[in-house]
Amino acid sequence: MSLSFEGKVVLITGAGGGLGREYALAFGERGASVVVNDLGGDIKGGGKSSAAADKVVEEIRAKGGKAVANYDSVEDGEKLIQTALDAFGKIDIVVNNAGILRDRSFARTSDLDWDLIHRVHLRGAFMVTRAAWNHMKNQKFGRIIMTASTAGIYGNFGQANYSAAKLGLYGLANTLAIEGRKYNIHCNTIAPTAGSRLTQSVMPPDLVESMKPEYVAPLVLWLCHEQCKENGGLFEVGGGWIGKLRWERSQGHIVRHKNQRMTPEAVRDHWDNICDFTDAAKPVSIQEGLQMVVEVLSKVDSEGGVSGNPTASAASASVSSGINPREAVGQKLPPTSFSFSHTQCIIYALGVGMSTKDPDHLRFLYEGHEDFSCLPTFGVIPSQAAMMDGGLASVPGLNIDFTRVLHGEQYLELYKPLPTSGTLTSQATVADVLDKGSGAVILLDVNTYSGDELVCYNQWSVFVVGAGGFGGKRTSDRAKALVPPPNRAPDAVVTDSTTRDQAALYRLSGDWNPLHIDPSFAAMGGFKAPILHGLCSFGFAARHVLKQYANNDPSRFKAIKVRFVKPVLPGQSLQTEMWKEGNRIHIQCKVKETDAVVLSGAYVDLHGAAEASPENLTQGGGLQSELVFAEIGRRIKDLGSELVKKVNAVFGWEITKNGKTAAQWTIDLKSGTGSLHKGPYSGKADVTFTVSDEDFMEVVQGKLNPQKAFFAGKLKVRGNIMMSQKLEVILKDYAKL
Ligand SMILES: CCCCCCC[C@@H](O)CC(=O)SCCNC(=O)CCNC(=O)[C@H](O)C(C)(C)COP(=O)(O)OP(=O)(O)OC[C@H]1O[C@@H](n2cnc3c(N)ncnc32)[C@H](O)[C@@H]1OP(=O)(O)O
Repeated sequence: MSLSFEGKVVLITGAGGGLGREYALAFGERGASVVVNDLGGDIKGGGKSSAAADKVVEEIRAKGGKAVANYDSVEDGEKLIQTALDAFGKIDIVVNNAGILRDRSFARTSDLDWDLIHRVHLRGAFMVTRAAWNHMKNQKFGRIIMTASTAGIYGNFGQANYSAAKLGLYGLANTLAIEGRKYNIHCNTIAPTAGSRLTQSVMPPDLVESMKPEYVAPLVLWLCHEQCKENGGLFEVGGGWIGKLRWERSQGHIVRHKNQRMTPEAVRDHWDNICDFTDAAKPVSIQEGLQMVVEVLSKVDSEGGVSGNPTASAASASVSSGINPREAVGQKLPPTSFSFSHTQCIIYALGVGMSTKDPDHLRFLYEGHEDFSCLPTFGVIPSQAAMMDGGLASVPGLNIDFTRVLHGEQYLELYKPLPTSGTLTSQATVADVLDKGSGAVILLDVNTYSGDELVCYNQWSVFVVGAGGFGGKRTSDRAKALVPPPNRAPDAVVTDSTTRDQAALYRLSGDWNPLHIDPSFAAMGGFKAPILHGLCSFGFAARHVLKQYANNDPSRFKAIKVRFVKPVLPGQSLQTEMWKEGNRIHIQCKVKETDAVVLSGAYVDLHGAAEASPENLTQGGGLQSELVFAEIGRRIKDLGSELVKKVNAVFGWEITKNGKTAAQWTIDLKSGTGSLHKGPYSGKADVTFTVSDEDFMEVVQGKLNPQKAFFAGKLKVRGNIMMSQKLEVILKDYAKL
């Protein structure tokens, strides 16, 4: 099928002769309506005549084509586009071809030499293209050609002004290619070598003769055709040959160390490494440049914390998005060590939205609080260091484009409550790499230890957008499964606002990904604004559960799993829906403003009643109170219900550990209050039981199972009566009848 331009309107600047004329004739022949622009000046920019453009228009018309002339300077871009609109009603294709020369050796280049060249080439292309831009945007089609030069790409004696303007056009094209992409506007650049008025002064005559413009025009036509997907390309073309150019960047070398000045001597000493193009990268976007710098910064910052050679692992952060799973699976990342104090615990709690506005949050925000604790989901932070600090980049086979990384899923399981300070080490392994079509998923298992003791386990699921389709498997038995919520209305819903600065605050916990703070970086990833860290929403949801179902008691927390389905923007409100099924709390999070589900298939597992028995009591105030109520119910039932009203009883019980009293409790049945007399929280009397008279009677009469009543929220226990060790429970009757 031949390439037709029927129905397309094309403007070619400087089309009175040479390359421009050739393009105009070729487009005209293939059905395009052509605006032939030429000022009719000399090659130095002097003079003005309509003859050149008119002649080409006549040639096109003589062959049955459609063409009109325009004689304006390209600096009057609007007028050129208006000619196209007046004559043909639209503009589809702009070929920026017009140009002049004022060659001088650099020392002799005058202001005028410089300015004229820039005005015609660079400013002219800008004015013409800008005038066409909105028309192209609105019609969702546009093709733009910039004409650069090998003088710009490689330099050429006597052409400082021209070289600078010509390479400037390539820079302009690069950005137009990005901004135009979503409107189907493509912008490509050619560096033609052809015999023309401009080249006859610098080329031997026989070469000028053999480098015919007709050997360039076919490339221009192809790049401007609607079938051509090329965008942002740079091509050298001449004599019937076409080649594409691209950038190459050496792996480079980090020449500074943490807390040390960077010196010119270090640059000198590593010059060979800096300039070594072995395994060079071929970056195609600004993100890739930025990516390297971000990684280097975090690499240098973490020097001393991460084992391994920072230079080597930063260098291996190569930027191709290809993934070879065979090499990566089973690979261990360098172990990392994470030292923290109460400061990190508090910053994290603030990062996931805790506030002194809620008095219950104080225990996570004030190191002087008698129950100061670390939020359980802080357990992701030590393991994060294992991947962030270039660790993931150092795995052979995982050549990840980090600008495309989104957090996919997270599983965290705690084996003991987290300390509020100390040093934890983490060991990460690539558990699997999955091909999800639209992306690749990397599963990372990370064990975190305090000394030899395993504190927690994380499974990170990293979604690399656009890196799928490598032919790998889609599912893995290594992946922690998602669990859908029960099919009923949620048992509880908590709504909470994130702040505009939520991501700025959460970053302080160590995920410095610019995606969460830098608008231009976010835009490069395709987001309108920086998005919230997945683990920030995760932290919000987990603490909602902890408050709703575990009385904010961190030691009740066992595990959490979530999938990040859609991004959240800082400032949006999160709505956590919860379903209680035994000790599993299913959760789903929505953004309130949009009703979009952002966390799905998620749950929190709590330690609690179902796992314990009086003989093996490991966790939970709830459990203890259930046992107590069951016992109270049984005993009062024995007494006979008619006695209940007369009861002015105080029942009590005691927990012993290794034969010694660990805690002693009493409960006043009449007032329905209980208090702690002795034990780890001695003197605080911080426990209150409340139960309505009605429900109490039902328990007493055996109609209401105390455990069910507890879970149905009819028996309420407030306070902190957590025991983490295995305890022996002895109930004692202190009834005074
Ligand atoms: C140093 C490294 C550490 C990095 C850690 C992270 C660093 C952080 O700074 C980064 C972040 O916090 S990013 C913010 C949090 N994450 C997000 O906002 C992502 C939200 N999710 C999405 O946009 C899409 O789900 C999206 C884009 C992920 C997928 O959407 P689609 O491409 O439309 O996929 P879809 O067609 O729905 O499904 C295709 C297959 O992929 C599976 N899938 C979907 N979402 C997934 C997810 N979130 N995680 C894992 N797998 C996911 C689907 O199940 C489907 O596979 P299958 O057919 O086998 O079920």
